[in-house]
Amino acid sequence: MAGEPVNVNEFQELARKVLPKMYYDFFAGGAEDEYTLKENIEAFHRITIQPRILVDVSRIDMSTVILGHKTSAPIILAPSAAHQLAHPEGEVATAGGAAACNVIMGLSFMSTCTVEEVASSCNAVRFFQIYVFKRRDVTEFMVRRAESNGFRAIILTADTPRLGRREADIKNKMISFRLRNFEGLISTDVVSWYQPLWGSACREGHG
Ligand SMILES: Cc1cc2nc3c(=O)[nH]c(=O)nc-3n(C[C@H](O)[C@H](O)[C@H](O)COP(=O)(O)O)c2cc1C
Repeated sequence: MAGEPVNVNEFQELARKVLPKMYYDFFAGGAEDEYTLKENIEAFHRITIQPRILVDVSRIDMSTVILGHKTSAPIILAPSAAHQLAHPEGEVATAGGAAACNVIMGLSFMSTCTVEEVASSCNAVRFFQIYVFKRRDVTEFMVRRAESNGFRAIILTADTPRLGRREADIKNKMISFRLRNFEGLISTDVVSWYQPLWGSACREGHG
C-alpha cells in the first residue's frame, strides 16, 4: 500500500502486516465458518445513502443526543476486547480518539487498560459493557465501579452465553489476555482462550 491508509479496509490491511498472526486473527476472525461475519459486511453493502440535492450544505451537522449525551455524530465505539494486543496504549488511545471526535466510547469489560486508566485519561462520554455473570456480586461490583468512574451508561451484552467456536483462535492456540479489570475478583491467570472466564468464572447461561 502506497502512502497513508485512507479507509478502514486499508487500515485492516496495515494491521494484517504489522500484527502477530494470532492477534490479527483474534480481531478479524469470527466463529465457525464465519457466515455471520461475512453477512455483517454484506448487510452494509445493501444499505445505500440517498443524497439530498440542491439543499444548503454550508453547515453540515450530524450531531445528536444519545441517552442525554450530545455526540458529534450517531456513533458509539462498539466495545471490543483487548486493544493492547494491537497497540501498547490500548483502550486509553481508543478513548482519546473518541474524545477527539466527540463521540461515545464503549469500553469492554475485557479491556486491557483498566476502567480507572481509561476514565482518568480523557473526558470522552463513556459507556461500560458487561454481561450478567453467574457471580452477581461481580456484576454489581463492576457496574458500581464504572459508575463511580464516570461511565454514564451500561451496555449489556446478552448474546454470548457461550463464546463462539473461533477456529482461527483454536489453530493459533490463542492465549487469553489478562483480564485486568478482574484482578483480585476472580482468577485472572493467563490460560488458553477457551478455558477461562467462559467456564468457571461467571457468564450467565440460559440453561
Ligand atoms: C475483536 C472483537 C472483540 C469484541 N469484544 C467484545 C466485547 O468484549 N464485548 C462485547 O459486548 N462485544 C464485543 N465485540 C462485538 C462488537 O461490540 C460488535 O457488536 C460486533 O463487532 C458487531 O459489530 P460490527 O459488525 O461493526 O463488527 C467484539 C468484536 C470484535 C471484532
